[in-house]
Amino acid sequence: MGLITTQGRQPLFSFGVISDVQYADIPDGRSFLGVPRYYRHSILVLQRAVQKWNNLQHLSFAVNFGDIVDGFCPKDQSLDAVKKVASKFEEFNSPVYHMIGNHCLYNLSRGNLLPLLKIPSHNDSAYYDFSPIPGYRLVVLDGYDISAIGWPQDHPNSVEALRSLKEKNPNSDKNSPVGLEGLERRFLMFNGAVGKKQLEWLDDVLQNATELKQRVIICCHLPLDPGASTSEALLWNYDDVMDIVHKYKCVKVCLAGHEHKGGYSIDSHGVHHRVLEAALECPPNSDAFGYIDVYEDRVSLVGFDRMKSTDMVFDS
Ligand SMILES: Nc1ccn([C@@H]2O[C@H](COP(=O)(O)O)[C@@H](O)[C@H]2O)c(=O)n1
Ligand SMILES: O=P(O)(O)OC[C@H](O)CO
Repeated sequence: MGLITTQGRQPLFSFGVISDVQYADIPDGRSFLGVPRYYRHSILVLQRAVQKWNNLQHLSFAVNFGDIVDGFCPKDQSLDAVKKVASKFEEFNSPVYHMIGNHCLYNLSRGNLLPLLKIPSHNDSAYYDFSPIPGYRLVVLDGYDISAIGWPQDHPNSVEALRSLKEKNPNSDKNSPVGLEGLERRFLMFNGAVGKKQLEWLDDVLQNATELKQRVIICCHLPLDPGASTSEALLWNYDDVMDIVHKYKCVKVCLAGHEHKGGYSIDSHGVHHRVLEAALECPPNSDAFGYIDVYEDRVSLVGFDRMKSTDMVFDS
């Protein structure tokens, strides 16, 4: 008899999840808003996640939702810190699919980062998809495609991002949302956008998934729904991405990181949005990681400790 889970039946496949490890060999600190951050402990959370995933024995892969090393990591230690976290992930007995976050890009260039994390790439972009079983597809978006961080200053993607920030955020500190109202507060330098070419690629992938009768799970460092996140953490053009998603019925769940306290919503089209709680904000000896059991009619996140469990049942 195969694995029976909390649903009382065998999942089609299962995978591990963790987000925002933001490791650095520096003393504990706080976010801008005063939330404690445990930079040295976070790698122990990852270590316990990998141990748990290996012990479970039924996970086909794991997904890391980005920000593996913190921006406060001393720059002369960035490469070693990224290698240290990457090698912890490699202790997992199955593949790990990574995505990049703003803190990764504060530390290393895309050219260094993407090969280290084995992220499938063309022209230093970091979006890709894969199909763990014929009936499902995972789509990993690059939320820092159009971004003022991570590209050389004269790169067209950086120029476009700086133009948007100048237009949308009048503050001299482009990370400051002061004076911005409601959803406009997402136009911060530590966020970014999905560019035109990536949007076209996403449309093609979703059309193909629809033809193949596949269900799709989208993964992005930046959240895609205001119901699951503060405005300050959203992808700049989350609305463009969701307009494409809503053209089709194949996308069932969008998963993200970045908003460290986590969140959950179901949008107007019945798509589930789950933002994962950060490993970085776990006080010593507490955890935030989990695994996801995927079924035909639902996706069940089994969370440990600070990562809440969420059963996401599809409309159709
Ligand atoms: N409400 C906020 C949040 C952030 N900032 C600026 O962003 C920087 C990074 O923020 P963290 O959450 O990672 O600490 C922070 O240093 C501020 O410059 C802000 O201005 N207002
Ligand atoms: O991961 P950080 O440090 O960029 O923080 C992101 C904030 O939580 C977004 O509101």
